[in-house]
Amino acid sequence: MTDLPGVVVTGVSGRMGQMLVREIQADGRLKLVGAVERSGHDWVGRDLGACMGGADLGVTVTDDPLEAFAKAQAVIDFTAPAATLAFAELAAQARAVHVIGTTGFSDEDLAQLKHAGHHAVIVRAGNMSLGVNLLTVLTRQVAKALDADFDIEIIESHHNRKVDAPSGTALMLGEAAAEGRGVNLSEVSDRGRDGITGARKRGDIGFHAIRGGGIVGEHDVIFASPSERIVLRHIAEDRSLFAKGAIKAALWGQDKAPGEYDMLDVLGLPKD
Ligand SMILES: NC(=O)C1=CN([C@@H]2O[C@H](COP(=O)(O)OP(=O)(O)OC[C@H]3O[C@@H](n4cnc5c(N)ncnc54)[C@H](OP(=O)(O)O)[C@@H]3O)[C@@H](O)[C@H]2O)C=CC1
Ligand SMILES: O=C(O)C1=N[C@H](C(=O)O)C[C@H](O)C1
Repeated sequence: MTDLPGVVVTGVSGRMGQMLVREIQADGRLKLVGAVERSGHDWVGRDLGACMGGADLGVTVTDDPLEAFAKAQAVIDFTAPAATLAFAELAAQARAVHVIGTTGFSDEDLAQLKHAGHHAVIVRAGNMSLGVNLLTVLTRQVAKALDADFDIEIIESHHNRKVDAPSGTALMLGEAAAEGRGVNLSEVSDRGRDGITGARKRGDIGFHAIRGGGIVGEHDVIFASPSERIVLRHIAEDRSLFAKGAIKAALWGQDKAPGEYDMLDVLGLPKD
């Protein structure tokens, strides 16, 4: 029997952390060899399965990522930007594929991750689902086919615990629209209007964030002209689709050269 690649899940007590554990167990192509939480968390030192309310899994939750990563071929990380930057260094040292689902990075953070990608395999995406990645391809195509008579607006909706806006997915969709139009997103981005804003500027790409209840994740890309409107929409029904995408990325990355990849690479979807 061949050995399965070992995987560590960081932020294991989180919404995505627990979903990843369940999906890794159900999928069977990776072996869960570690689970990381921050120092002082009450799961640290206890069996992960018991923490999650089930049978023991034989994996003790640790607050020592370096020790955990040393045993792994992959790290799946849906935490917070500062944590992910620290994990990127440690995953590179351990030569483990670092799958990053975390969102909310600053431009400086992204530059640091790009640098880490010189020495390690990183797969990072603001959304790991097939549907959203396909939607980025469609958004780029539609934006390319239409001129700026069509105003582009992106609306995202998420649960009331989400801490960053616009969502990572909304930013992916905005980048795709800007690419299709041949413009730089940072020069046309208009986020969350409020007050006497003046009329909409031709060519801007607008972003709006709704936060409420338990919404898993919904994204609309609207192309509105004076006489017609196209709406591209994705609705995530549950978080398992993000976990499935992350597992696929961890397996895909095993034989890749160092570099920063995304889910278009993993899924074989077109990049232009
Ligand atoms: N790319 C994608 O497809 C998706 C991305 N996401 C993104 O994933 C991230 C997590 O989302 P979600 O699971 O809902 O959030 P949660 O807050 O439920 O989980 C995050 C977990 O990370 C832990 N954490 C934070 N800092 C550290 C640290 N330094 N060391 C160890 N653990 C740490 C948190 O612990 P504590 O509670 O103690 O802070 C928490 O358990 C977000 O950025 C979200 O936007 C979410 C879904 C899909
Ligand atoms: O925080 C979440 O929940 C989600 N975050 C990602 C994002 O910021 O786009 C992906 C998904 O929409 C859920």
